[in-house]
Amino acid sequence: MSAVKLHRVEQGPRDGPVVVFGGSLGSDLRMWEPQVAPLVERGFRVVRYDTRGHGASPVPPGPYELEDLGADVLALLDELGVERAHHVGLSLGGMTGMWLGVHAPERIASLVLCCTSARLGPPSMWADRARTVRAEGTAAVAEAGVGRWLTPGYRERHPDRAEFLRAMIAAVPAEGYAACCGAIERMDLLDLLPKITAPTLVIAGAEDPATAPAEHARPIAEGIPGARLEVVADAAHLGSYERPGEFTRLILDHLERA
Ligand SMILES: O=C(O)CC1=CCC(=O)O1
Repeated sequence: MSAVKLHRVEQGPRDGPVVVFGGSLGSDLRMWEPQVAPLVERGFRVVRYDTRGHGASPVPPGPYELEDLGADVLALLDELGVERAHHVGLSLGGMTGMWLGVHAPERIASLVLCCTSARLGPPSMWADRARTVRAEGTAAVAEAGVGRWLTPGYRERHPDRAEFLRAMIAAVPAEGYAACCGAIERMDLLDLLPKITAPTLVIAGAEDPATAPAEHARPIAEGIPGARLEVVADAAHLGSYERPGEFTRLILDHLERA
């Protein structure tokens, strides 16, 4: 499949180092709002995009593969005239980042891989979820999604933010969400990780029920030469949103050293 033109929002100085942000299944680029101002203040050109099938990006009919998502980001860089960029991705965005690190190393200055996995099974779970979404819409999986994204304590303290995120998931086009489930179902990057040469920071949420640190973040950090792992306390799957101070500090520190 050919690349699609991703919806994106750019902020920060045109001549700053470019940082591209890719989000989770079920999200749109608003999930990165807490990170924008701190990075722009430090002189970075921040580019947030909606994954194909999500937000305001095109929704081509499935199936999608991870290489389609990676090719979309490369087309975005080409369109912006950007030779090399840092890539910060969470979950599906992190999988796309790993794909880029393996297949387009010359375009990737560094990687930040948040709350993600190099192999996320069981495949039947993704096939079941895609079937549910195609039959009933994304609203049918939105409540459970927020349950994985946020810790129970955060939801109790911030019901308005939990509702904002529930509505974000429910607004994702069903075909886009389901086709991305298929891409995750067939993704297997584990054996390719040693090929990644970009300086890499892996960040996990200690309470993440979807990509638990021991099962998912640790194998990534062990597989990528020189990668560093940080585990953030009191964070579930959407750690960058729930614990923005800690995640942003780690991201900035990595970008400024890379
Ligand atoms: O919704 C989930 O189960 C969590 C998740 C896995 C990949 C992704 O992007 O989100």
